[in-house]
Amino acid sequence: MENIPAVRIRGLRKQYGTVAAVDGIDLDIPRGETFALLGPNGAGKSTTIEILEGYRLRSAGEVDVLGVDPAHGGLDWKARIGIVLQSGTESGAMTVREQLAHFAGLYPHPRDVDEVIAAVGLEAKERTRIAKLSGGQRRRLDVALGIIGRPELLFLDEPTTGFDPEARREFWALIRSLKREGTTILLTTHYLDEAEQLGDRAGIIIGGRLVDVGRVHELGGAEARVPIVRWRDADGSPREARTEHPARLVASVARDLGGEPVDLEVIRPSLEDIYLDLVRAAGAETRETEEAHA
Ligand SMILES: Nc1ncnc2c1ncn2[C@@H]1O[C@H](COP(=O)(O)OP(=O)(O)OP(=O)(O)O)[C@@H](O)[C@H]1O
Repeated sequence: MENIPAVRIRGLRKQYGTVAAVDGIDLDIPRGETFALLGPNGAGKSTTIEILEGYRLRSAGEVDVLGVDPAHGGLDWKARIGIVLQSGTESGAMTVREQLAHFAGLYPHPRDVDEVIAAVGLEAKERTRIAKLSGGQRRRLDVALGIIGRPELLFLDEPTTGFDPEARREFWALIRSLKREGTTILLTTHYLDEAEQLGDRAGIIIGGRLVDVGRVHELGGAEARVPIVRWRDADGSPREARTEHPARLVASVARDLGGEPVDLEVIRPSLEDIYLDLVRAAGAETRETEEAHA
């Protein structure tokens, strides 16, 4: 049982009319892992997650979530997963505390309501009606509702959208503590630093396909991480070179120029640079294929 992944996806497809929103995804997420799903708007992240949550039916492929096909997941199974949807659905007249206490009552082994309120930093708002919360506070409540049932597997669809920087850092600390408890987490985010901070592995989905999967610090391959050196030649023209030995290159450029190179920069591509390169490359490939078929 321990060796069975929390999530197993084979040949997953979802077709909306002529649009293939998910176009053949294979993925395993081992228990205890935090996996970040990255990709541009409309890439198929939410569709994939919603199929895993049992909210959408797939067109083809096999899906197994905590040993169950989500298309047939019963109440027992639902109690083992936690869901934070892209846009929160909770609103209305209940207070934060009432809403959490209500949901806690629906689960067999809920977390303590006070603990959860503190974990998401809503202590000052626990007696406030949900309709009166700010956008970021409501998002914190969404996260609180996602974890109140002590899920084995937590789905977080763009969880920190609308959070201020401090709240994001508090949220990251909360996720790390859930990780330490062994919770498996599947996260979508447009914040590459969030993926770097939280993800053990990440996948990049573009046009419904997973174009890269790997440890966060290895995405794009070693080549994509080679440092870039930029400077200006004696005539002012911009120069750029990629090298594993930037210090050596800078020394030789300085020697050739007979002094300090103008506008010298040594850049290590960030996850964001690597991600943007992959998205651009996939876009160019799609255009070429479309042109070839036109
Ligand atoms: N109910 C639907 N009916 C028809 N098309 C849909 C439906 N839901 C999503 N799509 C289409 O499927 C594709 C994938 O959408 P999805 O919401 O999964 O993307 P996403 O990666 O989550 O994007 P975002 O980053 O903007 O949230 C898009 O082209 C979208 O327009």
